Amino acid sequence: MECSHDYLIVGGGMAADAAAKSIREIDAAADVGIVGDEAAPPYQRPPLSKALWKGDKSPGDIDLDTAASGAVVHGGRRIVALDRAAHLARDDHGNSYRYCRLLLATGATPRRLPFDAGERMIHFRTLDDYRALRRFAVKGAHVAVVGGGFIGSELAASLAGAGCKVTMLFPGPSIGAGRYPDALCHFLDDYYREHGVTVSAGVNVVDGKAVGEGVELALSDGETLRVDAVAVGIGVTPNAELAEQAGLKVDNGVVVDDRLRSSDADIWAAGDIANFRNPALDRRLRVEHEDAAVGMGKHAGRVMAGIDEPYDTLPFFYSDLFDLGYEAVGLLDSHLDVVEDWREPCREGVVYYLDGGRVRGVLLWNTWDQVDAARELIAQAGPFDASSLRGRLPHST
Ligand SMILES: Cc1cc2nc3c(=O)[nH]c(=O)nc-3n(C[C@H](O)[C@H](O)[C@H](O)COP(=O)(O)OP(=O)(O)OC[C@H]3O[C@@H](n4cnc5c(N)ncnc54)[C@H](O)[C@@H]3O)c2cc1C
Repeated sequence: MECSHDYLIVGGGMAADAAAKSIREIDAAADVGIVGDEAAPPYQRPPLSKALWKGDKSPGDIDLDTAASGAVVHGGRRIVALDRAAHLARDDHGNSYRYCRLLLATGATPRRLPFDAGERMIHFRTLDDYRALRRFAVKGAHVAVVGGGFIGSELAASLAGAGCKVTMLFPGPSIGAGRYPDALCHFLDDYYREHGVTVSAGVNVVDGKAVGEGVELALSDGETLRVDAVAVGIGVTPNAELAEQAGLKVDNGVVVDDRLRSSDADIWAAGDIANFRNPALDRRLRVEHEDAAVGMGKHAGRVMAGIDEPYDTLPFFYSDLFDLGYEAVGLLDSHLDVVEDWREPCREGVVYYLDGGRVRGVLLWNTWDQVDAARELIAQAGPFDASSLRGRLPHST
């Protein structure tokens, strides 16, 4: 098959959906095609590790309804080659797609453990991964969660909430280490333990194999752990191979300008894959969070459809851990100067991350509706110190 689209979007995720909808908002007659390699049409990814487990949402609720915008979704197809000179993309089924303007929104792929332990070890990212994990993570099942970052800590909380016996394994000293202040990290370790999770910090998974109806993991402390399933969340890498093969500028993702345009004038990039410059932080970022995916997707769509404006948003991110939750903006790096402003220690408050007196990041812990205020603070020149920051962002009541 050969078809052609005015706008072709490669990757069928959240950035792709947002871009398609914003193009069609500006130009209702625009011919937009999306090629995505997942069987499911574009859907919200964050509920996979939270709301679907709590029963707040079902898989049918997370569909983004992209086709309703008028975009044509070519699902279950992977673009494997890009001929920039011919403005042509080819998929793994032998189909070709001509385009005038192209958006790369290929997202990211989970990092893998260096061994195969069969279908009960799931590197968690997609709706299919959720379905696979759900099959094994029944009430009473023992699930090992590898990783103590965003995905690992969310999944561990959700699996414990679903009645699984959960063991968290990660090499760092505590949950959130390197990101949160020490006291908050220790609080989280205790909080998870109180909720029945075995927190094994400082432990690497070095090997593993499928055994009967389970998985046996070999750990760096010499122990062996037999579990019913393993959920792995050890970070992701951007899906930039296509861009690389096509000769676009790639450096920790596809390098884009302030219009989210790549080194090719007819190709844009958005979401987890895009390496963009943020003016408030005066540095390049690649952000693996929903607000960046949706905001950049939307923005890229607008620019592609002819609205010439810079993307200067500092994306925020959020997470839910049992009944704790937060929103955060900028750099959460505990190596920066950290100012803690707790209304109730480790339960509700604000953590500021400073570099040379400038606020570079803000963690809004169980503190809501302050994202824009945090962004403004990050944009200011300062200098700030602890006394000028404490009480600055109103705590929620
Ligand atoms: C379990 C989970 C929970 C999350 N929770 C949160 C949260 O609480 N808060 C938050 O801020 N963020 C969260 N995120 C992050 C957020 O979901 C991502 O940042 C966002 O989905 C990125 O969107 P994207 O469109 O850039 O990429 P993706 O959503 O990864 O979509 C890219 C799509 O393109 C496809 N694709 C890749 N290459 C090709 C190709 N060559 N041809 C065709 N298709 C291709 C991929 O298979 C995928 O379907 C979570 C992520 C996960 C996995």
